[in-house]
Amino acid sequence: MLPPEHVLTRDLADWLPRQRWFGGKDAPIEELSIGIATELLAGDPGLHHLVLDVRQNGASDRYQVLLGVRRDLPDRLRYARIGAPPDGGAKEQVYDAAHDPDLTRTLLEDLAAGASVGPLRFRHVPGARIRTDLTSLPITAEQSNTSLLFGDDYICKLFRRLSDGINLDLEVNLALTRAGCEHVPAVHGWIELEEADGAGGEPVTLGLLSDYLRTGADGWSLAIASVRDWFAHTTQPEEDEWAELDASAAGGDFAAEAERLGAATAQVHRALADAFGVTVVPADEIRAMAARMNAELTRTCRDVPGLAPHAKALTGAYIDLAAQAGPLAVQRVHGDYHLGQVLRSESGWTLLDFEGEPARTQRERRALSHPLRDVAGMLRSFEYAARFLITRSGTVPLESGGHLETRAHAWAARNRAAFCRGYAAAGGADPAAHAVLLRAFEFEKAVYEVRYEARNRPAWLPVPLKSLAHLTA
Ligand SMILES: Nc1ncnc2c1ncn2[C@@H]1O[C@H](COP(=O)(O)OP(=O)(O)O)[C@@H](O)[C@H]1O
Ligand SMILES: O=P(O)(O)O[C@H]1O[C@H](CO)[C@@H](O[C@H]2O[C@H](CO)[C@@H](O)[C@H](O)[C@H]2O)[C@H](O)[C@H]1O
Repeated sequence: MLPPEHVLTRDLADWLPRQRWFGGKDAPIEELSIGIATELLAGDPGLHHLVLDVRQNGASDRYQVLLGVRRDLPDRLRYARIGAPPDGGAKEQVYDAAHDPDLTRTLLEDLAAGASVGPLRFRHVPGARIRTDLTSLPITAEQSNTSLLFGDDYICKLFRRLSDGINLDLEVNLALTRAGCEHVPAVHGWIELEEADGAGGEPVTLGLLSDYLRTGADGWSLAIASVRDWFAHTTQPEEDEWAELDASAAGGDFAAEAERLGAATAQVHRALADAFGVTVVPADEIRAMAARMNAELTRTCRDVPGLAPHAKALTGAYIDLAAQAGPLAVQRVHGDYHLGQVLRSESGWTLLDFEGEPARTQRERRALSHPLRDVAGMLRSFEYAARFLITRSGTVPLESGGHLETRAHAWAARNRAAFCRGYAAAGGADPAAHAVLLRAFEFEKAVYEVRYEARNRPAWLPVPLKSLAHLTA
C-alpha cells in the first residue's frame, strides 16, 4: 500500500532535487503532486508508476518515477530510499525502484507481452523476441535520465523529465533502425503513456529498450585516455619547441578514431536527411538565428559574469554570420552532440541520445538545424577533453599548467582537424568551407555550456571558460 499522498509528496519533493537527472535544480519546488499513479505489481514488494507534476517558477514539468514499496527495505536498497524511514514498524517504505531488479523485471515481461496496464502501453517492434530472464543494473554514469542494463542484451532508458508526445530519442532511433542505419543501437521496444489530453492525442514516451553494445567504450573515456597519454609523453621539448608540438607523437593518438567518428557522423546526417527530409530556409531566418544567439549570450553574461570578457568576440562571430547570411538547407540533427554521446565498439562508432540539449524547450530541440551544429558540438567536446585534466582533475601539477595548455591545444587541433576531414570525406558539408557558420555554432554551444555548467556542475565552469579564452584570443 502507498503511504498517504501528503506524506509521499512531501518525501518526493525532498528527494527529487537531489537526483542528478532532476532538471530544475536552480529553483525551489513550489508544488508537487502525483498526476497519474499506476500499479504495475501488487504485493510486497509492490511497484507503482508515478507521473509527478512539479511546479517551479510558475511553470509545470512532469517527471517519471518508478516507486518501489516494501515493508522491510533490505540494506542493498537503503541508498535508494525516498523520504524518511518509518517511525513505527507498520508503515511501508518507498524507494526508487529503478535500483531493484526484483521489480524492474516486470518492465521486460510487459514489453515482451505487449501489455497494457492502465494508461501505460508496452510496445515492441514487430518480430522482436524480448528475453525476460535478465537482471537489471542501473548505469551509474552522470545522466539526464536513468538507464538500466538488462544482462548483456538490452539497455532500457527511462526518461525522467517527460515531454509531450513521442520522445525525440525514440522517434529518431526507430526511424534510423528501420532505415538500417548501422550507427545507432537497434530499438526493440518502448513504453508509452496514453492520455486523453496528450499533445495532438500522441502518447507520451516513457522508456526505450535498445540493443546494449557491451563492448562499447564511450568517446569521452577514450579521448581522456589519449590526452592523459599525450600529457605523460616522456620527451620534454626544449622551451622554444613547445609551439611546434606534434600530437601524433603520443602512443594513445586519437586522430584515426576522430576521423572515423567524423565519417560516422556524416553518414548519420545523411540517414536523418533521408528519413525526415531537408528544408531550405531563407537568409532572414539565419539573421534571426544570429540575433537569438546574441540574445542568449547577453542573458548568460548576466547570470554568469565570468563569460563577459569573451562577449565582444562572440558577438563579432554572430555579426559575421548575419552579414554573410544566405539560404541554408536544414534538417533533423543530433542536437547535443559530444564525446559522451558516442560509443566505439568492434563494429565502429555508434551515436546515442538524440534528445537534444536537456536545458532547451521541446520546441527548440525539435527545430531543424544545419548539420554543422553537431560538428561544432563535437569540436567543443575535443576542447573539453583536451583541457579537462588541466582544469578539473587536480591530478596535474599546477606549475606545469602553462606547458600543458600548449599540449592541450595541440591535441584539440589535431583531433578537430581529423574529425572534420572524416566528416567531409564521407559526404558531409565541408567544415572548412563554412568557417563563419561553424564558428558561430561553436560559440553558441560554448555559451550553452557555460550556463549548463554554472547550473549543474559549477566545478566544471572553468573548462568552457578556459577554452573560450583560447578560442577568442
Ligand atoms: N545502446 C547502448 N549500449 C551501451 N551503452 C549505452 C547504450 N546507450 C547508452 N549507453 C551508455 O549510457 C550512457 C548514457 O546514455 P544516454 O543515452 O546519453 O543517456 P542520457 O540521456 O541520460 O544522458 C552513455 O554515455 C553510454 O555510456
Ligand atoms: O549528455 P547529456 O544529454 O546529459 O548532455 C548534457 O550534459 C553533458 C555533460 O554530461 C554536457 O556536455 C559537456 O560536458 C562534456 C564532458 O562531460 C563535454 O564532452 C561536452 O562537450 C560538453 O558540452 C552537455 O553539454 C549537456 O547538454
